[in-house]
This record gives sequence, C-alpha cells and structure tokens, in this order.
Amino acid sequence: MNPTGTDRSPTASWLATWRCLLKTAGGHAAALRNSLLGLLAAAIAQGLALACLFPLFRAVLSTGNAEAALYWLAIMSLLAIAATLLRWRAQGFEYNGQLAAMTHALRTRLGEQLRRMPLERLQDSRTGEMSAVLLGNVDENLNYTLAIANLIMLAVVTPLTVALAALFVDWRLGVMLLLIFPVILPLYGWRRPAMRRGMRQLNQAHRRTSADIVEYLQGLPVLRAACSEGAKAAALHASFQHLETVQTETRRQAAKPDVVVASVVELGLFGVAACGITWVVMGTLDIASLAATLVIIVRFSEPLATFVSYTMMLEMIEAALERIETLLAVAPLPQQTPAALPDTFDIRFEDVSFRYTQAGAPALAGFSAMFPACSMTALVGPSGAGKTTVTRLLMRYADPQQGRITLGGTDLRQIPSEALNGLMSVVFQDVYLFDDSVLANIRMARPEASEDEVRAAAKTAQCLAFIERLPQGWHTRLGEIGDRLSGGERQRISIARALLKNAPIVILDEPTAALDAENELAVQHAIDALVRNRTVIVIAHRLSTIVGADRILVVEDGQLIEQGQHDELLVKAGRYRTLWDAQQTASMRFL
Ligand SMILES: Nc1ncnc2c1ncn2[C@@H]1O[C@H](COP(=O)(O)OP(=O)(O)OP(=O)(O)O)[C@@H](O)[C@H]1O
Repeated sequence: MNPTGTDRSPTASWLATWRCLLKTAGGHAAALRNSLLGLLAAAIAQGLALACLFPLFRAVLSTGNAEAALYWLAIMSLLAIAATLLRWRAQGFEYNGQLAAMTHALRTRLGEQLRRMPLERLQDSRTGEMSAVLLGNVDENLNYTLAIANLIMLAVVTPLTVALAALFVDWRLGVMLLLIFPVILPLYGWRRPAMRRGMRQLNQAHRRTSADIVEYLQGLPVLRAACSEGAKAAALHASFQHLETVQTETRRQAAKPDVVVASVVELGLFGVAACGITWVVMGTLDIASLAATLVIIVRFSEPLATFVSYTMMLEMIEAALERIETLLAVAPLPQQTPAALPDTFDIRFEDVSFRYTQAGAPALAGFSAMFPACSMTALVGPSGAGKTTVTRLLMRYADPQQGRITLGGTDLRQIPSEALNGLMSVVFQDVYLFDDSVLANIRMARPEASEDEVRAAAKTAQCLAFIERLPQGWHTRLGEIGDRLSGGERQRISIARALLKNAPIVILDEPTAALDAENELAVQHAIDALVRNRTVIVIAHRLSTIVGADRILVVEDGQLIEQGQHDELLVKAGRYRTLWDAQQTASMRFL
C-alpha cells in the first residue's frame, strides 16, 4: 500500500485498500470477498426495486392498469425480498462468527510476526504502540468493514442503479440524477488527501497516547518512589492534549467536505425535482414519473449527503491496514544456508562492528574476542562500553554490520533461530514472571519437562523453601501475589528456569547486583550449580563477583582493551587495575 496515498484517485485507492484487506484477511479472504460481493448484489437489487416505482406509479396514476400495477408491485416485492436475503446472507459472515475468527487469525499472525521479528526492531517499538496495533488497529480494520461497506454501497451503488434505470424511463431524469455523482466524486477527491493525512495523524496520536499510558502505569511505582509522578503526569496530559488537538483538526477537516457534499446533494436533488415539475407543466413528462422521482429523491437525500462521513471511516480502516501491513512486512533476520548446528560451544567475535538503528555512534567497533567452551568469561568495563551489546549479538538480537560471530566454528547466521535459542539460558538482573503458577513459570523453560524435573531444578536453585511457604505452594499464581516475592526469590526462579533448560551456554547479566547479602549468598549458590561445565558469559559491574572467572575481558568504547585473569590484570596495572582500585576505595569508604 502507498503509505501517503495522496497521489491516487479515490477508485485506485479503494481498489488498493480492497486488495490489502483481502491480503490481511488471510484464509478468510474468500469468505470476506463473497460477503462484500453479496452486499454489492443486495445494493443493486434494492436499486432495481426502487426503480420499479416508475412503471408502478405509471400503472396506478396514469393508465389505471390494475394488472400492470400488481405485476410491478410483485416484481418490486421480489427484488426487495432478494435484497434483504442477500444482505442477510452476506452479513452472516459477521454473525456466524467468521469475522471474529478472522480478527483472531490476524492477531495470531501478528503475534507470530512479533516472535519472528528481529529483537532490535521489537525493542525500538513502544509496548503501548504495539498493543494499539494488535488490538485497536485489528478491530478498526476488520470489525467495522462490513458495516461501512454496506453503508457506502447503500449511499453509492443503490442510487446509481436507480439513476441508470431512470434513463430507460426518461433519459432527461436519468441524466439529471446521474449528474449528482460526477459532482460528488471530484469534491470528495479534492478533500480526500487532507482527510487521509488527518486519519493517519489520528492513528499515530492514538498509538502514542496508548504507549504513554502503558509507560506511565508501568513506571508508576518508580515515579512514586522518586516523587516525580507530577512531571510524568504532565507529560501524559500533554499526550492527551495532542490527541484532542488532532481529533479536533480531523473533525474540522471532515466537516468542510461533509457540508459541501451535503449541500451539493440537496441542491442537486432539488434541481432534479424542479426540472421534473417544469417538464410536467410543459407536458413533456407524465406526473407518475415525477411522483416516482420525488419518492426516490426523498429516499436518497440522506445517505448521499452523509457519504463523506462513511468514507472518513474508510480512511480510518486504510490507516489501520497500513500499520498492520508495515508490521507484517518486517523481515526476520536472514538464515544463511546451509543451516548448521554446532557441537562445541566456544564463542568467537571476529572484528565485529555494530551500530543500533537509532544510535549515532557504533556500540561495538572492531570487537574481537574469544569465549572458550566450558569456562567462565567475564565482561567488565564502564557503563555504555558495549558489554550488553556483546551478549545481545550473541543471542542474535540483531546482526552486526561488520565481522562475524561463530559458535563452535559455525557462523551464528547459519544456525536456525529456534536451535540457537535452545542453546542459551539467560539470567537477567530484572526477572520477568508471568501471571501463571510457580510451576508453569519454571516449566516455561522446557514445556515438556516432567513435574519431578521442575522440582529438581527448583531444589538446585534453592527455591523449595520459599515455594512451600506460598499460599497454594507450587500452584500459587505469581500475578496474584505480585511483589510478595523478594528480588532474590525471583532471581532463583529465573535460575531454576535456566537449570531446567539445561542449555550449554549461560549468560548472566549482573544477577546479584540488586540483592542484599543474604539473598546474594543463596543466589550465588544457585548460580554455582547453574554454571558447572557450561560456557558462561557474565556481565559484572562489581568486580569482586568475578575475581574467580577464568578470563576477564575489559571493554571500553566498543573495543576489547585488556584481557586475562584477575591477578594478571592487577599486575598489568592497566584499565582493569584502575577500575578495581576505584571500587575498592569506594567500598572502604562505604564501610
Ligand atoms: N537499543 C538501543 N538503541 C540505541 N543505542 C543503544 C541501544 N542499546 C544500547 N545503546 C547504546 O550502545 C552503547 C553500548 O550499550 P551497552 O548497553 O552495550 O553498554 P553496557 O556496557 O552494557 O552498559 P551498562 O553497563 O550501563 O549496562 C551505549 O552507548 C548505549 O547508549
């Protein structure tokens, strides 16, 4: 779809939306197409039924032919019944649950896309914006499609059918009625770019506000602690105000063409009536045709005049479809062929450079390092040095722009993503717990694990004592008890997950950084069990926690500047020594 779409005629753009809608509908496309074609047929049948008013009125008012009147009444009734049945059948798509199934399928597709998308792209999107696309845009896109299509067909196709039929009754009447359409369309085409822009701005403002609300709610505990709810509340208020401004502007943009089109329609229909009356007075048109025309005019003035309002909703659907298409179009990271699985787990970074899409400077610049198998390598260095980026690239959060990363000699890009995920366990400082039982929260690391295996992992991770104290033990929902688990307990659940996964590579991102001494000791015991005989990478700020590491890599400005064991690096009296001395002095002062 053309994201701006301002350069296309309304018809070309509607066709593009139609194609995009069918593409988005996936497996339900045929049913949706049939349903919309059914609505089209119903609108035509309704137009033909109304056109029967011409011969019917003539039979009643001019010739007094009862037989002909009954005949046309019967035809008109049959057409009206056919229109009702066709519409009923077409709308079955909605009330039979197919529409709900289609939105569900689309949401599932978008959910799968989130899993396939490079993590860098996902992280760059704000949570609230994603939820606005998955929920709001999917609903806007599909739920109202049938209703809007029905209204537009009743406003356009039915009057057009009657006007075409009127050509056969009296060509002058037909031409007059048909003239109203060519007048409406350029008017609509003229205002349309502004309406499109307005709808896209509105969609964007909705996403922004949705993201701001989610962030505000998620950050509320931190904001309260920092006594800065006010500042963020003001930011949220500004976001609401922006939404209001965009809404007002969109309404203003819609109001102008709405009034113009409504006036043109009213005046146009009035003009048709005036011409009809003149022709009757002049004796060139029979009164029955005029009566039928007047009934038709009364019938159509309302839907024709509100035509622009319906098309506004079409713009809204188009904007939502664009967002959905953009999300579905994000390609996963490429998988190089031939696919390969490593059987040893030493890791090598070879001259790796990487810059985040949103960043000005590279996070890693010509970084080369070796992480031997079955040993512990620590990454240390000042904040922003690139330590987390090293672990992210290893998990294929994104691909480096230069250089390569190998695992057991195999380029990461050759390893299928699911297999790669299966090779790594990660323990972060912040543990994410799902609103599910403790058992399920640990088992998610390996869903096929037996209950005994889950319990064994929890035992090794020193979780048993606190799990047994929970209100429903293993079946306590972690969402319900909220923050009643301490940082250390959450951390041990995360380690139990990693133990259960039993992956050959373990990444530890400062898991003990935020813990008190007692909790730190328990978590440290659990970590000791986790790292045995595995390739371990640990990110540490507190150097005292990695004194025993087999290798320490000192990273600064995205480059490896020193490496060795703790004692060697102290003797070297380089950057590591400076960092170490600074931390020792700080902790002495603290004591
Ligand atoms: N998603 C991102 N988009 C843009 N820039 C980023 C992103 N994540 C990190 N950076 C930048 O990349 C650089 C390296 O960041 P990284 O998180 O790897 O450092 P770090 O050594 O782990 O820092 P810390 O010890 O504070 O966690 C920093 O300058 C950081 O601002």
